[in-house]
Amino acid sequence: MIEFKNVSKIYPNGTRGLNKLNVTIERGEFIVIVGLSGAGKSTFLRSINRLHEITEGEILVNKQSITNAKGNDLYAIRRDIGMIFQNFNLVRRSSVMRNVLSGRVGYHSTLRMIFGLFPKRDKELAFQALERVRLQEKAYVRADQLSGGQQQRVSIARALAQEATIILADEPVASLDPLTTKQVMDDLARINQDLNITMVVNLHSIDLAKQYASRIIGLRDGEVVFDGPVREATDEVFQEIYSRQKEGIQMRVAK
Ligand SMILES: Nc1ncnc2c1ncn2[C@@H]1O[C@H](COP(=O)(O)OP(=O)(O)OP(=O)(O)O)[C@@H](O)[C@H]1O
Repeated sequence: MIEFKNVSKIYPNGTRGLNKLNVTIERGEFIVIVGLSGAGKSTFLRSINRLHEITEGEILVNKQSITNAKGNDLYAIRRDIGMIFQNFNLVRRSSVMRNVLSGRVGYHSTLRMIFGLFPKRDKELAFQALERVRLQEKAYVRADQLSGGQQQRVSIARALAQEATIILADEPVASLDPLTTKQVMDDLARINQDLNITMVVNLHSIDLAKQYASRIIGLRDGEVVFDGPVREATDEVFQEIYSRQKEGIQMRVAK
């Protein structure tokens, strides 16, 4: 569960990224965040795991304040949150297995990790994660030998090996072709269904948002202008989300 309580983010140069957001995301939802470029989608996503620090309000992850967490507490909350990036963020010269195992780093001492001493259970978890994205046969191939879609599925496996209960995906298919996009989105949907992992995904494509989301959140100028189940996200709603003028917006809220 993720709760935004009156959250604002102002960048050091004065740009307002988020403006007094109140949003609650329940376990197992498949949320797609949509909005124009600059609407605040990345800021929203990256505030959840504190890649960005918010300037006002509080964010709770599984009832714990990540905003106020320090040291080991922050570490523990972050272990619950996997992150998927547009550019995959793999160590390209390392094997697929090494990359997936890096999802386990947060569970062990630094010294142990320097020597790459992962316990047997970690290797089993990494294999299971690779099976879920159908890449077990690539375990010992170098990451940079894989296609873009396969690399993105490795990064999904890394989040699974991490045993995250929440996956944040920032434009996960922006650099992929349509067929590969479908494979990656299908993997995210299957993982959401099978493992009840909460998905929060930023997408530029309205079609994909409609196809995969259980709930859509529309951002504009750092504010929520639509929040509701996918069936209520009509063409008119998308026009509102993607219009540049503020006048005449009807705020719509879930449930
Ligand atoms: N590091 C930064 N410093 C200053 N302003 C920033 C910074 N990062 C983002 N912004 C601004 O904050 C606002 C929200 O940006 P954000 O990247 O969250 O939007 P976005 O919806 O993810 O856009 P895109 O779809 O282009 O990725 C924009 O006005 C952007 O210019």
